[in-house]
Formats: sequence, structure tokens, C-alpha cells
Amino acid sequence: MTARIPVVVLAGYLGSGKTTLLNHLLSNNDGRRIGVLVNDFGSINIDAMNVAGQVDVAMSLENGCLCCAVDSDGVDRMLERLAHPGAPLDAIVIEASGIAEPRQLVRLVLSSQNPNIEFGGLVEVVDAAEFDDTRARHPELDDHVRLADLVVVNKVDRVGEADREGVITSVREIADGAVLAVERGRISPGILFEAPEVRESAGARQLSFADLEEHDDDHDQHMHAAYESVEFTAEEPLNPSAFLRFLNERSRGVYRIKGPIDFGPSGDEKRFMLHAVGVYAAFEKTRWKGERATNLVLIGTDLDGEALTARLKSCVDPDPNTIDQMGMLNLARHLDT
Ligand SMILES: Nc1nc2c(ncn2[C@@H]2O[C@H](COP(=O)(O)OP(=O)(O)OP(=O)(O)O)[C@@H](O)[C@H]2O)c(=O)[nH]1
Repeated sequence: MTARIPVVVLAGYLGSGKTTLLNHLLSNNDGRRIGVLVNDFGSINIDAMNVAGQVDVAMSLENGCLCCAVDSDGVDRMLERLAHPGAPLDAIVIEASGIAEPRQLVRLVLSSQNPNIEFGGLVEVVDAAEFDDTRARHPELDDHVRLADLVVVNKVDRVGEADREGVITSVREIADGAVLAVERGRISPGILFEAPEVRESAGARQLSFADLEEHDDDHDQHMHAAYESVEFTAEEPLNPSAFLRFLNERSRGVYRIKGPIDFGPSGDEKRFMLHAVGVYAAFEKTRWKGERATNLVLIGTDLDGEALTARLKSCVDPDPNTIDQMGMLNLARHLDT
């Protein structure tokens, strides 16, 4: 089984630092092969391009990046070209133009019929120095920050410490998702997508806490704004209604959740692989190969591990022998077929 390719939408007001962040991800990819959809090639740091720049052509780059220039109408078409079975990609990033409405791009990705991709989240970049002014002039910025699964407060070098704290606090008040404050877009790529060795083994093994920790040890910790992860394991089955309530409540700071869930007899004793980013959740029904257990990894920023664990523990089914049909019906709406 090949894992689906996560598609991340990168948005942010003009000049906030989207291209800088994208270039950072491309040059700190830790072996991930990243496909990029941009509106404009000009500013992407492309050292070795095999094909001369031509809009609407997928280009193989020496650093393993596939790069395309598209308008939003062409996104689905380009996704089809980039994400075909066996595509040599671990992730795709779509950079929205500075004035794009991120909701539309997210909708495009979510409604794509392409079976090889999955939504990888909305990242909104804001300029720490301009945040208050931009909000005043463009009130829709608050919506974008609220909608985002990760808000990157960029250019923190441009503001003094007091102002920096002020901006981060304002962003946290609006944002439901994860928040990272950085300079020059230096986020750790691990918050957005898994390491290639983890992705490639998707059928056999799940992302584990150790994978993340081990992987992150390779980083120069000062180079990247770090993320956190919390692991949750349960031998007893979870109740589907309780777990869906947990997902719907969107825990602050959580960017994504992955792993298998055991819903016991309610779930027909199948292994439900969860892929959740922000409020979006998809389950894939597979078979148990080894021991049945729920084993989730939650990735994000400022995570309250104890509170998350307690919330998840409360999802353990107190009465696993009674089938929760309503819960399974609701869960069916999130099933990837
Ligand atoms: N001081 C400072 N400058 C930054 C930082 N990040 C980006 N810049 C600069 O800000 C300018 C805009 O950055 P871009 O990455 O091009 O921003 P963008 O959001 O892609 O811009 P558009 O494509 O025009 O919307 C560039 O001159 C960057 O070098 C940062 O953290 N600190």
C-alpha cells in the first residue's frame, strides 16, 4: 500500500514570507521529495532546473522537487499530474498568491477526486511587524488565521521582544490551530509531513513517537522552530461517538493526528487508520495484522499532553459490547473508500 501524498496549502498576505518559508522547506527537506505548485516561478530558489520554465509543465528538479506554475483553475489538473500512483513525491505544497482566498484552495484540495492525495493542512504566514496594520486594512485576515491549521508568525526579527509577545498573543487569541513564531520561515518540516522512511512504511508500521524524536534529533534545533508530539495508546476499544466528539472539538495547538484506532465490535473489529489535520479527518478501514490497539500520535505546538491524554482516555468505551451504531454511521461520513 502506498501512502497518500499530503497536500499543504501555504497562504499569507503579500510579502508575509510564503516563498521564504517554501524555500526553507525545499532546502531543509531531510530527504523528503516535495512537489510545489506556485503562481510564479520567479522567486523560487531553483538551482538546477532540467526543463526551461514553461507554465503548466511539471518540472523535475535536481533536489527532488517537482515544480509547477498554475492558476487556481489548474490546481486539480496539476495535482493529477504530480500525484499519480508511484509518484516520486512525499509531499506537495501549493503556494497561494498573496491575495488568494485560502478557503477556495483548501476546498479544491478537499474536493479533489485524486485517490493519491490527502489534505495536508492550511498554513497561514503572517508578518509579525505588519500584523496589526494588515488586520486593520484587511479584516478577512482574522478569518484566515482562524481557519489555518498552522499559523506561522514570521519576521520576528523585525519586532522588539514586547511587540513580539503582543503579536503572538493576538494570533493565539484568534487561532484555533497550532502557532509557531519564526524568522525567515524556518519551521521544522516535521510538523507538516512525515519523514520519508515513515511514509514509505505506511502499510507495515505507524508513525511512532520514537520516529519523530529520532528524526528531530538530526536537526540543528536552533535552525527550526520546533513542534511537539504526544503519543496515546489504548488496549481497550474506543467509543466512536466519543472519539468523533474529541475530533470535532479541535484541540488547540494540534496540527495533525495519525494512527490506527480500535473501535472494537462497534467498528466491525476493523483497523481504522486516522489521518486528521485541523478539523478535517479521514479514516481508512484496513485489517489488523498484529495486536489490536489504538496508537495515535498528535503533532502540534504548545500541546497540553496531560489534558490531551485525559480527553483521549475518556473516549475508551465503557461498554464495548454494545454496538454504537449512531457513532459508526457518523464515522462512515469520514471514511476514505
Ligand atoms: N527581516 C525579515 N525579512 C524576511 C523574513 N522572511 C522573509 N523576509 C523578507 O520579506 C520579503 C518578502 O518575503 P517573501 O517570502 O517573498 O514573501 P511572500 O509572502 O512570498 O510574498 P508575495 O509572493 O509577494 O506574496 C523578502 O524580501 C524576504 O527576504 C524574516 O523573517 N525577517
